[in-house]
Amino acid sequence: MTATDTQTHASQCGCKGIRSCLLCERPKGQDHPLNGNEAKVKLHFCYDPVLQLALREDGKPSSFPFPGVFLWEDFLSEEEEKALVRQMDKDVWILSQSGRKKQDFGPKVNFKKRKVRLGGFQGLPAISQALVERMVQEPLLAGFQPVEQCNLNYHPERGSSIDPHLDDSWLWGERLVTVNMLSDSVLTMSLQAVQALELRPGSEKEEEEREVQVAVRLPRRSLVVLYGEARHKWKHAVHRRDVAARRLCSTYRELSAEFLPGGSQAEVGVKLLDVALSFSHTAG
Ligand SMILES: O=C(O)CCC(=O)C(=O)O
Ligand SMILES: [Fe+2]
Repeated sequence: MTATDTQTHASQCGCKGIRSCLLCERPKGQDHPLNGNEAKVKLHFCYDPVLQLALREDGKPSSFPFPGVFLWEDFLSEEEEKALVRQMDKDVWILSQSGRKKQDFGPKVNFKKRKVRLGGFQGLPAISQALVERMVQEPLLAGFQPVEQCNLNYHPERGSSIDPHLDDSWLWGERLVTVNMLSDSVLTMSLQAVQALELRPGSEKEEEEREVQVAVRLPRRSLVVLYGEARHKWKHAVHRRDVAARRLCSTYRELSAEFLPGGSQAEVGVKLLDVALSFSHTAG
């Protein structure tokens, strides 16, 4: 591979620092079907949305309650999915970290300095209005007022993924709502075993040092909500191995209490919601 090839590949990705994707790993001969952090020793569980339990995957009889995940299968019809994807692809996809591309409809935020401003934000996409009206019919989402919609575009050719993380909770509120499109995937929740399984310290050293992973199945056209412990205590990730075909998702975020009536930044919150809920963005 020539230097020019290397530059061409590198310029197609948006990775910085420790993040990487297949496009920037390949010229260095470091491309791998798994992400780096998938090598750690794990205890694998699978989330059962009906029982709301995490069930151990290796057949050993073990499970624990897993609150904070709500799954709405077939939230979108096939026609709606087609229309949404068509609209999204009319807008520009911006290169992002770990082989993702994104489109962000929301205020400009500096999380480190805790500053938020409208910037050029003109409102959530018009096509999302009917979806928001539908989601708030679910009692768990009563009163949900999104102030941001972030669309992500994952592709196996780029080795797209998102590393384990917690979403901000200074600006963003309790419920994170994601609509999944184009392919099935898995949201992997992770936490140190000592916390997840409430092991007695010093009881089983090896088990304590392991990480518990709970696989939440995300069917195509479903909606998933993270709240409570699954929002604030467990990290979430989408691993490279779970992106088998192009996947698009839209994450909707509401404001935290600080930006709602009674909060110290309530006035800012009113302005942000006013713009967001005008649903005035039209693609193209
Ligand atoms: O792709 C997903 O479903 C998760 C996205 C996510 O966690 C995020 O944007 O913060
Ligand atoms: Fe997230």
